[in-house]
Amino acid sequence: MTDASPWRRVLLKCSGEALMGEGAFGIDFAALDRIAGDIAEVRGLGVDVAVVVGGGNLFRGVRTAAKGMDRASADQMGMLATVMNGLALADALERRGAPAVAMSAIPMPTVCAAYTRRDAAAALAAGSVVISTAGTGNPFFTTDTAAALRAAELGCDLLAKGTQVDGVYSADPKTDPSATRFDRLSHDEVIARDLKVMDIAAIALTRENRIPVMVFDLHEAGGFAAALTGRGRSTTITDQ
Ligand SMILES: Nc1ncnc2c1ncn2[C@@H]1O[C@H](COP(=O)(O)OP(=O)(O)O)[C@@H](O)[C@H]1O
Ligand SMILES: O=c1ccn([C@@H]2O[C@H](COP(=O)(O)OP(=O)(O)O)[C@@H](O)[C@H]2O)c(=O)[nH]1
Repeated sequence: MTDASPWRRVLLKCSGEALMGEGAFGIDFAALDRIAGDIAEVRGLGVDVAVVVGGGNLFRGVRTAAKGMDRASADQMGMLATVMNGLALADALERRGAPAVAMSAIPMPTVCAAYTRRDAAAALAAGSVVISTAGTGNPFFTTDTAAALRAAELGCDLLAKGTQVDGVYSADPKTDPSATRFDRLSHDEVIARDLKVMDIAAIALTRENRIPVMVFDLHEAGGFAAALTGRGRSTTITDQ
């Protein structure tokens, strides 16, 4: 618990697509810097921040597998894409004076630290932002599932999913303009209504470990701190 945030340790799922900014592909450095600033702002509130970064701005395994590539190989490429995003995010945080460390679930010792729970927990306790890359290290998973896994093993009291929409809707708001937004709903409701804002494996893991999930729009400057302190628009998935 901190003065302004009810959350003590938060896992931010940072969408890869948010790093594209207004672009159609890759990393937009203004967007990257702005997101780093939003993370540093939350760290400044005294909240421990771990980040799982996506890779959809660079590579999505499932899309490539659909075109005929072997799914496991395509997923490995997707995981490597998340390492690039994580290195960029750690660099952007460090440049603004916020200590950050990128760790990879696929060991690549000449590039960055290998992810271990012990090292990640120690870095968080020392005040660093920990950026967990390469997803779970396994194909056939997503970075949302990696986010749920890291949130559970690092003792986070919230998984904040920063994405392209400002909450969970009755249907995909990008394709159904009549979709309505929920302020709050349970893990079971998300699964029963098949609300595809997060994959079911990730929702099930957070349900099992009693971790609330907050879905908010990562494109809004200051939106992360606003969501955590109850000022911004978001949806909370919780069983409490
Ligand atoms: N019921 C829903 N409520 C909110 N968003 C939804 C829903 N169903 C599908 N979506 C879509 O899910 C997307 C977020 O999921 P995802 O593909 O994991 O994005 P990312 O990993 O880039 O954050 C949103 O951009 C939205 O278009
Ligand atoms: O544990 C994991 C996490 C990710 N991926 C691959 O990495 C890609 C990028 O992750 P994701 O699509 O979840 O990123 P985001 O949607 O957040 O940008 C995925 O499509 C998968 O191909 C994987 O194989 N295992």
